[in-house]
Amino acid sequence: MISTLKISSLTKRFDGVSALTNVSLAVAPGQRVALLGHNGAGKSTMMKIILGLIPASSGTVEVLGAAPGSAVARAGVAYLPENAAFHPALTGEEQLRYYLRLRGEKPAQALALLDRVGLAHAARRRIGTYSKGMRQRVGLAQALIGHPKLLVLDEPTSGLDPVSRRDFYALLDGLAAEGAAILLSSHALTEVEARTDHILILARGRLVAEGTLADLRRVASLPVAMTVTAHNGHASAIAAGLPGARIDAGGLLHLTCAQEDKLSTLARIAAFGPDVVDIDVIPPSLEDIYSHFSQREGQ
Ligand SMILES: Nc1ncnc2c1ncn2[C@@H]1O[C@H](COP(=O)(O)OP(=O)(O)OP(=O)(O)O)[C@@H](O)[C@H]1O
Repeated sequence: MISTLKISSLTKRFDGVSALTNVSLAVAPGQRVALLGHNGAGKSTMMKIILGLIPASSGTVEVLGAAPGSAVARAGVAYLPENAAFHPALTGEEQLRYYLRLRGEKPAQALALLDRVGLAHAARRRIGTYSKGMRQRVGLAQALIGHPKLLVLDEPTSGLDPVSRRDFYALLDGLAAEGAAILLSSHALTEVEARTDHILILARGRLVAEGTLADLRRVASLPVAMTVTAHNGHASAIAAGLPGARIDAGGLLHLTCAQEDKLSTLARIAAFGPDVVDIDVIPPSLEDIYSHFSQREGQ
């Protein structure tokens, strides 16, 4: 399959500062990719190069098989900055009609686009009266003009309330199902964990981890946590049989084991038979995995 985005050995230096070093990756149609990294890791720099706003120092970037910033790439790529700014005196509908005209599309699509992002009810209100989440939705509606094949979204959900975030990701899911590739940066790891297919971790301009959450879990090989609920009065006996187990104030047992010991540990717990009421297995979260890879790079 042809990649929507292909980056090979990308390096970017700003007088003495290495913002990106030897980064290679590919994004396929329909893929939802999260770009993670500390402040200054190089996320915005990568996005600016993909958009054709700044040149690479070396390496190659292909957007829809074309050079970033070329007519083909510009026609197929949409960008949503973290804080999309609009003229406060325009209504949502006027704003979208203006951008539709600029992109050679029919202005009459404005209301349908606003409806798609849940803003039809406010289409005729001035943007100056919109909340931050509503402005973010105007930005997304604007990004949807012309059915882009690649959406580049810079921290798109920062400042949105939980329901707006959920709606926002549901909309992205729909776009991905239609074949659009999505590259989004975020510091909200819990939502990224649930709503993206592929994760990229940048640290000091280097791509230090890449893959699905399951891939990253395997590579990081972090311990798995378990909690065991024992029948009244049996917690101490069970804890004594499980090395490293501790009992909390509520009587719940906590223990950790290496990934490869997960099944044997479960078998040992199950051997306590009816003395065990319940077991919860808690795999490492994306936050744990992200800390692991970032700390390894001294961040
Ligand atoms: N125009 C520039 N001139 C000089 N250095 C720059 C320029 N733009 C970015 N940098 C540097 O490149 C590095 C990467 O910055 P970048 O903005 O890409 O990080 P980021 O991951 O987007 O961070 P954040 O999460 O804070 O937005 C930083 O060290 C930054 O200071």
